[in-house]
Amino acid sequence: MICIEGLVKKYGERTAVNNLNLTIAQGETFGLLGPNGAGKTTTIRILTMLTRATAGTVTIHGYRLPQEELAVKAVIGVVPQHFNLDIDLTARENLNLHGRLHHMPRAGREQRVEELLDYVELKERGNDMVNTFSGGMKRRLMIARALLHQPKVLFLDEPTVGLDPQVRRRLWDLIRRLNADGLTVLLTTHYIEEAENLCKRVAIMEKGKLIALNTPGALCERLGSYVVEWSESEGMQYRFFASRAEAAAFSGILAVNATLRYTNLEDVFIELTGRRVSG
Ligand SMILES: Nc1ncnc2c1ncn2[C@@H]1O[C@H](COP(=O)(O)OP(=O)(O)OP(=O)(O)O)[C@@H](O)[C@H]1O
Repeated sequence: MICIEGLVKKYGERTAVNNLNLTIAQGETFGLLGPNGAGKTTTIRILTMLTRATAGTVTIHGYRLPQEELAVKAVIGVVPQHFNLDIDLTARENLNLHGRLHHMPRAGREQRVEELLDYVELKERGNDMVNTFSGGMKRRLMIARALLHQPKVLFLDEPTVGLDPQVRRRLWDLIRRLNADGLTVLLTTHYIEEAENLCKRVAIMEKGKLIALNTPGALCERLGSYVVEWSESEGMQYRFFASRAEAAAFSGILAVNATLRYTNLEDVFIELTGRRVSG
């Protein structure tokens, strides 16, 4: 469980995180969304102790940070946004090196490395250099590396950025499997579809503040479960309705061709932030 209370992070005059309050339950897959500069990465950096908060309290699995740094480090795994594997080593060597750096005893370490290569479906490529790997394979290896010490909470910062849709879906399966195996997963993403598919609840941040927090379904329902969209000279227009009948009635009186569909999380995001997220 992650408890965030009154979290503030200032960089000089700029407030990157502005009084964030959030509780993430054990075993939950939780998504942090927001436009560029909303404060998502800063929040993750605080939770993973890469930077210190200006104010507020955070506990992870009952351990307070930064005071109980070592205990927190033992229960969290971090998969950063940018690839930071050693590309001149094999997959197996990358994992072993990481284990050695974290003082894992050899016997347990080697067994765990094999288990994880298997888990992320890289067993046959274990002896290949990472510089021969595709983006999806590198990301899976980074996830394996973050799992070496058997953390309880996994932080994934933009886990599928730059990957093609098929590879992205394969990673989604892996993230679902992690969650089914009991891990709490906190991810940031620009892909609204990703949050909708993977996350039990999502938080939308803007300018450092939380502007929405709920299940994707409840956020859509609040806006209206049905949307009518049509094109006008100034751009696409949207109207939201609680029922299909109301949406159909409205669509019927429009003088132009319109589409009636279910509201999705991207609609919620645009209504709240006024921005379309680029893929
Ligand atoms: N090291 C830093 N020094 C100064 N300002 C920073 C620093 N890191 C982030 N910021 C500022 O804090 C705000 C939040 O940035 P952050 O990177 O957390 O946003 P984000 O939601 O992760 O954005 P993105 O989607 O672009 O990654 C931005 O205004 C950013 O310019």
